[in-house]
Amino acid sequence: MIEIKNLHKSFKGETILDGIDATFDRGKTNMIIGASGSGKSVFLKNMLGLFKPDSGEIIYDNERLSEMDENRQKELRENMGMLFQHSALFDSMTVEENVMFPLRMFTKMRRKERQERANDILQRVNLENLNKKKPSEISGGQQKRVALARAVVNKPAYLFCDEPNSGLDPKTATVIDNLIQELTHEANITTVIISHDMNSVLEIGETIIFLKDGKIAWKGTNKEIFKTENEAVTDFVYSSELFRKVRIAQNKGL
Ligand SMILES: Nc1ncnc2c1ncn2[C@@H]1O[C@H](COP(=O)(O)OP(=O)(O)OP(=O)(O)O)[C@@H](O)[C@H]1O
Repeated sequence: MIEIKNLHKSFKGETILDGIDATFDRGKTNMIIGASGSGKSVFLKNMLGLFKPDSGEIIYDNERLSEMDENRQKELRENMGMLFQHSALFDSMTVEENVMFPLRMFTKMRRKERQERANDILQRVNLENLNKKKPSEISGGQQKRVALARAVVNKPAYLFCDEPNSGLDPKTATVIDNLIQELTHEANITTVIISHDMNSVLEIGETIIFLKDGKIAWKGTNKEIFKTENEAVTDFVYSSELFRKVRIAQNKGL
């Protein structure tokens, strides 16, 4: 579990995060949504320790980030998996070597053991036949699955995903979403996902926080988001043509 208490962050007098309180649950896909520029990435960077908050606390399973010494922060980072917008795979390495990389960096596992673990997780994301390919030889959706395999190969307690679906077609995006959710449940990971994608929010938004003007304007679940009358949320949700049609149909009782 990750708890955020009264988090503030400004840049040159411009307030970006203005007293954020949130809890990201273990074993759940927790989503942060909000318009472009609402501070989602700044929030994530504070959680990752890349930005120092002006005030407030970030608490990883009862341990305050601000009180961790350098060694402890390093241990924490080794316990984090990350999946970013661009898969950021190493082009010169095979799929298998990419997935083995965190094990080489952070564990004392022998090569054979690393290879077995990498192939187990590649099988889990249905890519076992591509282990000897280079990233340039596989599709964008497959690259994303490799990046996800690499993010969880080390069995992290925390998984951070920043726009994991960007650039993917809706069907492939759903495959990635479902895999993130399944792995989160199976390994009881505290997963935090930044997303713009309403399909993802609907699919895997087990908890959702909506950021606006530096504050949390709404909190809830994917079951609740369509029922809220909160105008900021409905503006955001129904900015998509498809979801606007859903709302019109709902209002007509169809
Ligand atoms: N290092 C920085 N220095 C100064 N201002 C910053 C810095 N990083 C972000 N900001 C500002 O913080 C605000 C929020 O940016 P942020 O990237 O968190 O938005 P976002 O919600 O992630 O947007 P998007 O969905 O477009 O990625 C923006 O106004 C941005 O200019």
